[in-house]
Amino acid sequence: MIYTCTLNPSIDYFIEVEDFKLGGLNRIDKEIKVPGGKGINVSRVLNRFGVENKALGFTGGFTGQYIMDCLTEEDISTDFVKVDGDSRINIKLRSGRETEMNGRGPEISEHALRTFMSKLEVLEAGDILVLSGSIPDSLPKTLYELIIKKFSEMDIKVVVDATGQQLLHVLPYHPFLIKPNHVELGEVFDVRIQTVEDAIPYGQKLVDRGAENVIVSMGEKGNLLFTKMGIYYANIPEGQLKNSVGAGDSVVAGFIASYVKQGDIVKAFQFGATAGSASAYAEGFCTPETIDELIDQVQITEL
Ligand SMILES: Nc1ncnc2c1ncn2[C@@H]1O[C@H](COP(=O)(O)OP(=O)(O)O)[C@@H](O)[C@H]1O
Ligand SMILES: O=P(O)(O)OC[C@H]1O[C@](O)(COP(=O)(O)O)[C@@H](O)[C@@H]1O
Repeated sequence: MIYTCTLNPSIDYFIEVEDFKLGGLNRIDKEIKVPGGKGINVSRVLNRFGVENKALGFTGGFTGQYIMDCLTEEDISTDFVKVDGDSRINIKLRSGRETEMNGRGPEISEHALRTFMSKLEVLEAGDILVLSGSIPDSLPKTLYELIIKKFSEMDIKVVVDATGQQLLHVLPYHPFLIKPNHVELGEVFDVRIQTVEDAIPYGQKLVDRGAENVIVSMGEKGNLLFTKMGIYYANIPEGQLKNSVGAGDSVVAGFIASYVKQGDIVKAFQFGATAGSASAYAEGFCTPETIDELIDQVQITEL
């Protein structure tokens, strides 16, 4: 079974304003609300590929109910812990460029955390656990590290999509996959990464420190995969950017969906990289059809 954890789910509120004026009254041209948060996005994309999974985490209030209702409507299995406050609303503003404003999210009590941890007890050998997204302020900053440590003696593959120290601290426990984007990779090592060449030594360091597979996503510059076997580059297929929110989560989901079906890391990388662009070229997320259309254009080169 695959479990995704979203500690701080959101409603992603996409708004489009033709000519956004800071400090002025702006009328919204187009708006749409979707359930969001990194683990939830992974679950939604996995579901489109018919890969069974369960979404875990914390939801609360009317926003939390909306998130749960949307996931139920999509037939996604969930087991969220209810909290008192409202799940956050993250604003995704499009006005020529994309601007994101992510909320803080509700307070999570110690009791709610204990309930969440008890839900993880069902994991068994062969499962995949996806820990994705920011950790709310009210939870220990070390939570991902504690969870991966807990499962380190079991045959459970843990995927971590986190930033900064949270990412560095899980490395000794050999995460199956981590996926920083190039900016996040730069932040980890306090350097500026702009090109594929810039990224190579730092992606390699993450493998040297314990990660099994590292995908460094670089937006329109493509993706890099680092493994003990080698370093690979995936180019970007032709297309028109529509919305890059969730593109990174699609890379993670595509990688997992392909890996569980075929067990081949490089093919999974190609599929994940294609899923990222297929989502970036769509208003919503990639589908098996949009990936089919693009995958032959995504070449994998060993560097
Ligand atoms: N403008 C774009 N054109 C084509 N593909 C894109 C674009 N933006 C993102 N992608 C695809 O989605 C992947 C993840 O996007 P990225 O922005 O790097 O991650 P994140 O969403 O985590 O910040 C990219 O590596 C690429 O495969
Ligand atoms: O937990 P964080 O880091 O605040 O991120 C949450 C946001 O990231 C997203 O999951 C999108 O992530 P990506 O663009 O990296 O794939 C949104 O749905 C959500 O609003």
